[in-house]
Amino acid sequence: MTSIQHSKIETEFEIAVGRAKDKEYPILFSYTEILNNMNPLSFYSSAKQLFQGKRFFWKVPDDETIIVGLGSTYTLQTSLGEHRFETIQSEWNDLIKDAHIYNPYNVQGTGPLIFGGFSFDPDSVEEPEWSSFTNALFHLPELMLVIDKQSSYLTINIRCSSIKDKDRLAQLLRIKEQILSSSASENILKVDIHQEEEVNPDAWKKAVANVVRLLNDDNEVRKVVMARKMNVTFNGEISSDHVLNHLWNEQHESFIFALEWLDSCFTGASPERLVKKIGDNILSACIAGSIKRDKDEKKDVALGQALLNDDKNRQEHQFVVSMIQEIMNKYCHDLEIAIEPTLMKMRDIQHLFTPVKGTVKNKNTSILSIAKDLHPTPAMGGVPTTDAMQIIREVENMDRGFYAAPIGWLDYQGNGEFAVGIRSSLIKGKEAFLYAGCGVVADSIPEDEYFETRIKFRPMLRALGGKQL
Ligand SMILES: C=C(O[C@H]1C=CC=C(C(=O)O)[C@@H]1O)C(=O)O
Ligand SMILES: [Mg+2]
Repeated sequence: MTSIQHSKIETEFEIAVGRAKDKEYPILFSYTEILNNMNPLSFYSSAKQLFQGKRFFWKVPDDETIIVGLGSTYTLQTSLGEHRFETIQSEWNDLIKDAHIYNPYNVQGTGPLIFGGFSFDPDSVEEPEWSSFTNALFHLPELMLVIDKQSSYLTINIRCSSIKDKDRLAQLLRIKEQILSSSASENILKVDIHQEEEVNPDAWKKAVANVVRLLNDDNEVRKVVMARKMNVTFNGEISSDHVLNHLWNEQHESFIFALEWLDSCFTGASPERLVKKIGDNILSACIAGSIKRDKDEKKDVALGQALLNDDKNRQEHQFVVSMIQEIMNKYCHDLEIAIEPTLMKMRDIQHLFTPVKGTVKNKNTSILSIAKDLHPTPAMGGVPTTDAMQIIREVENMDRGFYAAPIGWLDYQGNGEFAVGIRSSLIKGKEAFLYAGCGVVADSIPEDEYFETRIKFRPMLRALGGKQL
């Protein structure tokens, strides 16, 4: 069954209008139906002219959940720094409180859901490329596709205050029919790279050397994650559709995300889950400590073993485990954390990986509270967090924007998942800004850290058609 029974949706819509009239303010109407198979990339691209600037894409490593949103019925955002997580949560609660939701499927992600992210550090310098992004930005899409374990669902969200809003409903239903019947994604113009530039690599290495000295002199600060940037320019406008197609084909083991906002799109392929909450179950992951890969299997295994036995990388990793364990113990009982890390092998890099699992003590715990407390983990910030953040502000002298911060979704039933926005870039017009960072500890060697960040640029560079570093 691929089409909504219009009479059913109209009946439900009229109930919503009635509620809005009673309340004397607009409310959210949300309607979910099951679909036949739909290609998520086609869904993202098929109504590009109508929705460009307000789209999102999300895919988890095992393909179990794919979520694609078009348009923004409500855009939740805040320029507040400190209370951005709470602000988004309370705006979301307000929207859901009065909503009329028709969703007969008990499937995570279906029904009303917001997708978006947060800035890494509200107190950092501001650079022009991030000027349109605030400190938190979430879309409640007008049309949303959710693919969960092979089944597909379509949700329509409309703000409704009177029967006049039926026009928008009719319009969205027409657009939906067009999207579902157009199998081919529209022609995506291929653009070529004009120039790619690592921003001040020598200055960055010197900054790493300074931080290493500081870590050796100061017995308070133990770890600082330092990031750097690449600027890539193209001979035409680069589209997120094109980049997502590449990431889809090239980064199967990653969380693939795209968050479009006006003329920009923050996109990437991150290996790292921050937190997932489905019902009472919580998952998190400690991922820190890295080594390159090798095409030769034996050499690759040897590299992995070397990483597992390397004191510097184990230390980098352990800081993350200790912090995540402390936070998760606050929220969960039955916490399970592996005693020893294993290897997580991505296409370009291998990491030390310790999975974390638990059950929430309090059913009403919001995933955003957990994300707030976890951010930034010592895989993105450092130890102790406050000192590390101050050092990052001083030595990086760069606006990370949404890089290295939580990006993901939460639904109206409290389910959700956030990854950290690494292996990522901001694309804007004819430009892309790529970000990569590394955990600097007392034993770090600046040249090695530089090399590690070069590897971490590769997933995005490849997706953009760049020369591999
Ligand atoms: C900050 C990044 O990576 C983090 C995640 C995994 C391993 C890391 C490392 O070994 O340094 C970093 O902490 C990045 O990719 O930009
Ligand atoms: Mg590292």
